[in-house]
Amino acid sequence: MNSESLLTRVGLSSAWNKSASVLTFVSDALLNQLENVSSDKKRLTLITGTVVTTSFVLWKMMMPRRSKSLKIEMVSGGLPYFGHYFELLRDHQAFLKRCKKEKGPVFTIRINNEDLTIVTGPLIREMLHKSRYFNFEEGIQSIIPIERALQVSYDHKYKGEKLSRREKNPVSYPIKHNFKEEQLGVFSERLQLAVNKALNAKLDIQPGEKKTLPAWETLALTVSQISCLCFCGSKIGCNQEFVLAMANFTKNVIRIGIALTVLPNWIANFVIKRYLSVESQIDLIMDLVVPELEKIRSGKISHDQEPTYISMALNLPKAGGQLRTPQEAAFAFKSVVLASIHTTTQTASYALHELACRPGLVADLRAEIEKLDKITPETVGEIRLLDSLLREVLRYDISIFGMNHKVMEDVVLSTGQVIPRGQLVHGAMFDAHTSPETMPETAHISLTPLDQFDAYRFLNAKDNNMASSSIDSEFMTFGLFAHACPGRFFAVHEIKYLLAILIMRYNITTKSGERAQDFLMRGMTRFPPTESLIFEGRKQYVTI
Ligand code: HEM
Repeated sequence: MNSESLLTRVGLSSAWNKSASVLTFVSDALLNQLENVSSDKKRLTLITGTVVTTSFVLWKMMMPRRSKSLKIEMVSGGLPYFGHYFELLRDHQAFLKRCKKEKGPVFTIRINNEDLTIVTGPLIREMLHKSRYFNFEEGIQSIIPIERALQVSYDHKYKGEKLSRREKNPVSYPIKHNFKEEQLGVFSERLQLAVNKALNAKLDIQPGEKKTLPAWETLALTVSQISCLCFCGSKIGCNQEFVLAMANFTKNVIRIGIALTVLPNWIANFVIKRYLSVESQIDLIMDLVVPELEKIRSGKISHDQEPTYISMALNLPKAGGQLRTPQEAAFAFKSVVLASIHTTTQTASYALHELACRPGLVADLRAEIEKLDKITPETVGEIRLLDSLLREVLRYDISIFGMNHKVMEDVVLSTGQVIPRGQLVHGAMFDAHTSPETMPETAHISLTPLDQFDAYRFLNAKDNNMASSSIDSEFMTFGLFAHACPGRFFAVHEIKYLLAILIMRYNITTKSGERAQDFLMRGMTRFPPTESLIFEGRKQYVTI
């Protein structure tokens, strides 16, 4: 056997087969040589040499991943305990540039005594692609234990269903299959009703009258109103106690999660049960949603009359073909609340803060909106400048590190480096979305550098491949591949309509006229500014 055929065999077989191939090859060669060797001394030298060579080759083959050079290395510098925190805080772009120059596209940094593995550029895409190895939900859970927060609040009353691996997920499946762009028409009227209803309740001001409000609260309530009407239907969606409870649900769950991470268990359990529990909010979901679903199940109400997420979850059969109970479907709704209301509110808040310091952009958008015969989610959805603004907000207003995924099995990256099982990996999201090397197409369509905000940037995109809901490796805020956000079409649809109405109803400014400062947690996670915005009534808007 020649060495080429040996290599072919080695490449195709498992480690054991590789070893067997090497041994076969070596023993064949040894037997051939031994026949031609005369003295005992020569025989001994040949046998010893062969054994040493074979052992070395086998060791190389069996242990390639343990090689020292394949380790992910810690970036130099840093202070005791704080590690690289202050350098990251001072100038995250310069810090990441240094890290990449020193250690390549993947490295470890230390922030407040915690070691974080950071992947950059194309490796983020690679991480999102390998969903078997990198798990988003587990990543979130290891930062804020949301699942445990819900268990502590509600396990004593109801535990929900255990999902098997074969199961169609009752949270994501109905959204993936019923919330595509072309299916959103069924929500149009409820979306319009929700926006006008929430703004009339919270921001009913006369032309010229001013009101100063934190953007987040106003938007969270409006987004919650939209979600409750569209996901649960008109009857439940008009219950204001429910709308308010869902607006604050994620924030409250996060508070519990934080208590669980920072306090010893027995104190956390006491504090949660006494002060923080979301039991009453989940009670409200069960009390309102279960009777509605029972009516659907018994045929008293038709799902076709008004499609809702809850009825879609109810009608999704389980893996074994059984029907889901109204309790099980109602319980799944809380996960949709967690996935949708906070994320949408966050993006809408950023967009409003970008608009509040750009009167020229607002004037351009108003001119586009005024051209429409009627302001509906569908007509507004066609305004390219609004879509460009939204994509830019989603591209630019993101965390320094995000897309935290937990490694489920030891994984070898294309760089040859190994990330061990259990490790939490962060994507350098802002860096990936602002580096010309990782954003070649986006970098070419505007003269504005990628590390500056430009609401007009995507107006020059040739076709629809740069729409705010179309994901690609230059736009990863909604995730990529198998687990990309299934609610992104709905999110974009509702945010654009909401912004259009806000633009038409109010003049919105910050106190200083400048973009208010974002809130940065641990130097890496960004949140929209907490500074209030000034809303001035512009003209009456006819509600439907
Ligand atoms: C601007 C708003 C939103 C952003 C930025 C966003 C972003 C994301 C991201 C990054 C993921 C995780 C992808 C992964 O697993 O790697 C995700 C998952 C998900 N999102 Fe969204 N989302 C938004 C709005 C919504 C809305 C409005 C809905 C519901 C209509 C929704 C429903 C979901 C669901 C059900 C999942 C889980 C998908 C799965 O595990 O397969 N999201 N979203």
